[in-house]
Formats: sequence, C-alpha cells, structure tokens
Amino acid sequence: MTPASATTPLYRRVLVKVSGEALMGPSAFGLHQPTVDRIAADLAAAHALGVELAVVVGGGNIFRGVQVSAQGVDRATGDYMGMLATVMNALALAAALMRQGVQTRVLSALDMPAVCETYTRPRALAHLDRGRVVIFAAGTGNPFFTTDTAAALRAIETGCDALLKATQVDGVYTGDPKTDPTATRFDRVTHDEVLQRDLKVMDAAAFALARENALPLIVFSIHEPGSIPAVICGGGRATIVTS
Ligand SMILES: Nc1ncnc2c1ncn2[C@@H]1O[C@H](COP(=O)(O)OP(=O)(O)OP(=O)(O)O)[C@@H](O)[C@H]1O
Ligand SMILES: O=c1ccn([C@@H]2O[C@H](COP(=O)(O)O)[C@@H](O)[C@H]2O)c(=O)[nH]1
Repeated sequence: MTPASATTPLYRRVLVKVSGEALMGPSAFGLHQPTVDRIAADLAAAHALGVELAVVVGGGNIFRGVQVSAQGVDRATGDYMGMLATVMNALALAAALMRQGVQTRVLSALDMPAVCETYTRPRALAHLDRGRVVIFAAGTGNPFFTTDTAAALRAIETGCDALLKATQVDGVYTGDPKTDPTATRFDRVTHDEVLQRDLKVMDAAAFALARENALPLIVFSIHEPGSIPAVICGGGRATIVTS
C-alpha cells in the first residue's frame, strides 16, 4: 500500500457506503450534526481530489426493518420504514455537503418527487459526469434488502471502480472484532477467501454482486477523520478485497 500522505487518486469514480449508525455520533439515536458535518467534510475532501463520487447511506441510526418487525410491525413495512430513514440521512448529508460548497443531488429509489429526484440510471450518470456528488437514497427500493446491497448494485450500475465501505471497524478481520478479541485484520484478501472463511464483510447478497462483477471493496473506519480521501489515494488503514 502507498503511504497515507499520497494525494493522487487511484480511481476515477467510486461509491462510498456511509454507515447509518455512524451518523448518530455519541448520541443513542438519529443524527448528530457535528458528526454529519465531519463526514461531509471527508466526502468533500475526496471530491476535491477530482474523483467522481457516489454515496449510499445506511439507516441504522434511525430504523432497521428487523428491529421494527421484532416489535410487531410486519417485516416489509418495517423495511419501508428503514428505507425512509435512509432518505432522511441522505437529505442531511446532502445539506451538509451543499453548505460546504459541493454540488450534490439525492436520487431516491422510492418515488417522492416533492422531496428529491427519483433514481434512474441515466440521471445518475448525467449528474456524476457533471461532477456532482450523487447520494442514492431508499436503498434498492425493495424490502428484504440492505443498503450494502444497494451500494454494490449502484456501484456496478454506474461503473464505479471501487466500493468504499466506511464503517464502524478499520477493516476485515478473521472474526467480528467487536466480539472476538483474537480476531486479526487483513491488509488484503480475495472475494473467494472472504466466502470460504464466511467473513461478515457485507451481507451475502451485496457480497455476491461484488464478487460476480469483480468489484473491489475497501473496508475502513469512518471514525478516522480523513480516511475517505486517504483510501482513495491508496493510503489509510483499510482492507482491500479484490478478485
Ligand atoms: N469478519 C469481520 N470483519 C469486520 N467486521 C465484522 C466481521 N464480522 C462482523 N463484523 C461486524 O460488521 C460490522 C459492520 O457491518 P454493518 O454493515 O452491519 O454496519 P454499518 O457499516 O455500520 O452499516 P449500517 O449502519 O449502515 O447498517 C462491524 O461493526 C463489525 O462489528
Ligand atoms: O434496499 C433496501 C435497503 C434498506 N432497507 C431497509 O432499511 C434499513 C436500513 O438500512 P441498513 O442497510 O440496515 O442501514 C434496513 O434495515 C432495511 O430495513 C430495505 O428494506 N431495502
């Protein structure tokens, strides 16, 4: 891996999957504005490198379908609630980016024209070609999926060179680092090895899409300021998953 101080991007176009949970910062629920602003600043710094930037944001800081359904709401309804949560996060992130002078558009997989544009692939490509940051909201638009799957799907659809998973941990480990103190981190690993070892990098549907389409994944901590531009330039602390 090249040094973290490198400033030349390795990619033309990337999709960053931003953890929904990360947006709540030290709070127990919802959005913590200083954290949203800090993550937006990291995305703005990545964009300033000249990289075309797409973003998918999770909804775990507000609603997850499985949690809602555990309280008696049917699963599909819970999942639609989760997708709406991702729209709120996308709007918050877009507003923070716009305040920092970055032209940003939110495209939702669920039609809500009073709120934001509806996702179509040509529209997304046109925005990206014009140098706008595009935030894909409402996941895939279908229940029983996750925003990781939406991230892999949109990255492939829009011809991204890599999917950057900005998450709670600083890479892929031999086990869950939050529960297994003996787990060790990979610098690099292949899609096949992730499958063979059953490592929980992303959900299975997302990972299958990435593997089938030879989409490189870079997994790193969103809590490290500057990590997004750093990994785009080949630095930072991260695990790179390739074919
Ligand atoms: N082998 C592994 N390597 C790395 N992390 C792992 C592994 N197995 C399980 N995990 C867990 O996966 C979590 C990250 O995945 P997950 O997609 O659930 O969260 P997220 O990125 O915060 O997304 P969101 O909040 O948007 O749902 C980490 O916090 C980590 O505890
Ligand atoms: O394509 C999708 C994406 C998401 N959902 C629902 O939204 C929540 C929040 O997304 P996370 O990926 O967990 O952050 C998810 O739990 C699902 O309930 C969906 O149904 N379809």
